[in-house]
Amino acid sequence: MTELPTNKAPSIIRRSSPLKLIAENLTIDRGGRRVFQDLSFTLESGTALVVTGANGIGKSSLLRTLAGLVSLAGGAMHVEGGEDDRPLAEYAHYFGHQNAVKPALTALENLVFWQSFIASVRIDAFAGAAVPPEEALATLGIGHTAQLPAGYLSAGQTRRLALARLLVTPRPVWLMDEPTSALDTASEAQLLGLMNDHLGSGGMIVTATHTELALSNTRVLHLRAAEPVRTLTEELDA
Ligand SMILES: Nc1ncnc2c1ncn2[C@@H]1O[C@H](COP(=O)(O)OP(=O)(O)OP(=O)(O)O)[C@@H](O)[C@H]1O
Repeated sequence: MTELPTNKAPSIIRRSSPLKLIAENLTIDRGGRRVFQDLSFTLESGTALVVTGANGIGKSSLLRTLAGLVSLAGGAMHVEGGEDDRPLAEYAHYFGHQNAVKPALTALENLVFWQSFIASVRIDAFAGAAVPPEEALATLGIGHTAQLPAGYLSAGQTRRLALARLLVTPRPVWLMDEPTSALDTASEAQLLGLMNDHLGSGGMIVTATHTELALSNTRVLHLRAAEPVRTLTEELDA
């Protein structure tokens, strides 16, 4: 059996004040081409920002930028109410197209690894608590796969295992790229429940999606190309 790290990642502990994600004049280039520029928004605790727009417009690029995986060409982003010197990425879980699941480890070992590797964020304004790995698997309906190599899981089960990662380490910002992909109707409803619970705990969600998500407290950021320079216009609907 593969040895897993046993040391717990340190938690970020912070004073009690309202949480807010602030993005100011974000400008992103990819492959030498401007994807968008001067995109600004704020997101309060308990709110989801649903990012919509045509294929290739920049939804995934925005999420990857917020996650710290793509460098900013301009602008700034931070979490207000957190530690001033902590980048947004350290408050966030990135749930992207890839599942970040190691096939040779069991489902449980994958979760135990992630829980030890990613630091929790403990802030009074965010009530999210760490769910034990076995419980997280059961919550996602894949408790019976705990001792199976993750490579044996179906596409939907693997997606659920990736989702369980968000439960074992509480972080207030969930960045979710097409979170319902590969999920059946029941799993999709369960995912919505988890997302709404996260918002109810004072968390925030930024999600790119082509499907309607019945989230409790939602704003919409619709990205579209503008002429003559290819920029994106934001439309924030309360
Ligand atoms: N690694 C990369 N190198 C160069 N260009 C890239 C890279 N990743 C994305 N792009 C380009 O950036 C633009 C935005 O892509 P992005 O994946 O963010 O769009 P999207 O809105 O998420 O699209 P979709 O709805 O199809 O998932 C596209 O023109 C794409 O080709």
